Amino acid sequence: MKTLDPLMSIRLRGLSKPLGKLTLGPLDLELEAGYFTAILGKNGSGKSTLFRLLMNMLKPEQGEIELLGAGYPLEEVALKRRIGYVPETMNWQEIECRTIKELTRLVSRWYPSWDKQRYDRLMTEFELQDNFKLEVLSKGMQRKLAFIYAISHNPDVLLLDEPSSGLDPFAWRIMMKEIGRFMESGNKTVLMATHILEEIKLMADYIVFMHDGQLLGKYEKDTLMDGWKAFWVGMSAYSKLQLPGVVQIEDSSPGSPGVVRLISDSPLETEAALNEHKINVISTKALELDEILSFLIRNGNKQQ
Ligand SMILES: Nc1ncnc2c1ncn2[C@@H]1O[C@H](COP(=O)(O)OP(=O)(O)OP(=O)(O)O)[C@@H](O)[C@H]1O
Repeated sequence: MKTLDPLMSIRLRGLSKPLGKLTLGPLDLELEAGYFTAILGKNGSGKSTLFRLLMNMLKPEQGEIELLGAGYPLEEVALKRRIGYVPETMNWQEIECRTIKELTRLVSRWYPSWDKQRYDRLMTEFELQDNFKLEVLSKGMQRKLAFIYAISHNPDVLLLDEPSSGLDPFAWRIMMKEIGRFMESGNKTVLMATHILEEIKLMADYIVFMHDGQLLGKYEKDTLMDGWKAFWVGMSAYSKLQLPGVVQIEDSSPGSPGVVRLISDSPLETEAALNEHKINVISTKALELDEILSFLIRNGNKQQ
């Protein structure tokens, strides 16, 4: 059981940034300490840009970012020491260190809270060695190392931009387990962008949807997953009715003529109405997160 903590880890107010054709924001978002929030959005929707703004690598045109009750630029060094960040890409060639060992020496000195035991354990679990040359690390090894650096100083906020992209399934499992362990250790906050629905289902307390630079809302995961359902019913039975909650009616597969799929965003109401009209429900299924995102995009749904 999680204890409720009123501390707000991340607070965005009216944050905006023009990006060529796209304008990110204005974004308003509040994330409480102690929770894992996943950001889901199509390519180019603005997720990485949001992370860069949160890390003060990009300056917003308007609006405010508050992290752990502090802000940029005044408290930048103190803040960065409490944040772990895995960027979507890193230019390892630009780093003036030859080996992991040399880079780790630099990174560990910068963080007063560096946890050498955790670093050593993760290096072993991820099968990395200090003498590996940075310039020849594979993509997966680079992700592992970026993750190890982000978490080994025991930050309060972990910002993860597609951290598992390129990882093999073994390394993926280790990373998810480590994030889980990190969350258990107190009032930690994780914000993670990912395209991997399995990760979201496994890890997230909340889901934030992004589309074209806008937030389509922050949702409690289980409530969201329970809030959308597909019902397969006979076409003739359905045809004359307007059922509550139904947002879309689709022809079912060619192999099931006369069967339609009803998409509902209020499954309990839809189910009650189907029962009331004595319509036989052939089967039901919860919607996948990407399907829910498509419907939210279509409806332009905005909710915090
Ligand atoms: N500094 C910049 N100047 C101009 N445009 C930018 C800049 N940074 C990002 N963009 C554009 O903003 C949009 C959002 O990019 P961003 O990388 O934030 O998307 P994303 O949601 O992380 O995408 P993906 O899922 O592919 O990683 C893209 O169209 C990108 O080309």
